Amino acid sequence: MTTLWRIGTRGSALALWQANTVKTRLEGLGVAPCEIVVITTDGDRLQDAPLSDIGGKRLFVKEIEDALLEGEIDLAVHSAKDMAVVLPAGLHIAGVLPRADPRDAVVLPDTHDLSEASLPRLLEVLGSSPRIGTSSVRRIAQLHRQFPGAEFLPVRGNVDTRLRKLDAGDYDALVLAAAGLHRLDRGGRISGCLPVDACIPAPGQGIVAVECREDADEVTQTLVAMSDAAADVALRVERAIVAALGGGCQLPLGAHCRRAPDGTLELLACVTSIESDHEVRALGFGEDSDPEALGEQVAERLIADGAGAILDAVREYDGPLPKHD
Ligand SMILES: NCc1[nH]cc(CCC(=O)O)c1CC(=O)O
Repeated sequence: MTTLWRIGTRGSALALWQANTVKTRLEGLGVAPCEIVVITTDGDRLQDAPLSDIGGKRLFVKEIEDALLEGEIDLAVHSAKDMAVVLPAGLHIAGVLPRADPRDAVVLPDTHDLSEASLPRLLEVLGSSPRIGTSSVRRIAQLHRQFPGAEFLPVRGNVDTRLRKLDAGDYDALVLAAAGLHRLDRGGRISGCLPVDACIPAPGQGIVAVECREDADEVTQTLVAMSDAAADVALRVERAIVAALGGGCQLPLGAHCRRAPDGTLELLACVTSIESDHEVRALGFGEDSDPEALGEQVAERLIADGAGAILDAVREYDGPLPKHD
């Protein structure tokens, strides 16, 4: 008798795309048939509350990780950037999919005929005081430095809901992960992507991670065999810097690991104050043999330049996100 592997996932269109992609890959390896089990998380129930109010990195993963620990599912598929830096005891990330475009994308209302515009052209169209829809503290903090006159408005709901609000005139632009738009076949709506150095992506952005129980040997071995080595090392580096900076929910922390032309790993990271008046950046280089060391080295550099004080202030801050209007 062949066992059936139950894949836990949220029920959003993005989550289902991710889970089905993993299912297809695993079934392609011919180990076991898989079935998708949709699990509702607090993040799904609290659709209307601003994320900044509810906080908590495990918002979208807690119920799914509980189901793994209870043995109700055999593996779980998440957007890596929604996962906490410390996983519950007994669980691990055993495999990842190849990284999609890690950049943040600017989407203009459908009244503009500007797909794949250059960044200068986009900035020109947006003018000096655009109303930008995004609920991410990282994006707000970094973008405010590029658009000092911008107003940042919260936006939640699934991608199509967000696009509808944009097209209805609620915002002059949205800033969303390019990966999410591509996965939902909405890549055509991308007006331009922000270069990684202009808006450093969230740790793990563009990576789908597959989590399972550490003692589930067959599942673990299969996920390791399926895993993409380049995305795996990048995620280890990016999670290591978050861990070294103390982790937490909704941090204005950008961290992006890429491979330099000579093959060394390069980690670019920044910590920005909520009011955007302070930003520290650091760039470090490392080797595949010790991804954690690269994350830790860049974190130390950020802390030496004052990132600790910025992060302490962010962790204490419980007011509304600044709109900068
Ligand atoms: N925070 C929600 C979330 N989690 C993963 C993605 C997109 C896919 C990815 O970044 O890997 C998104 C949407 C967004 O940030 O625009």
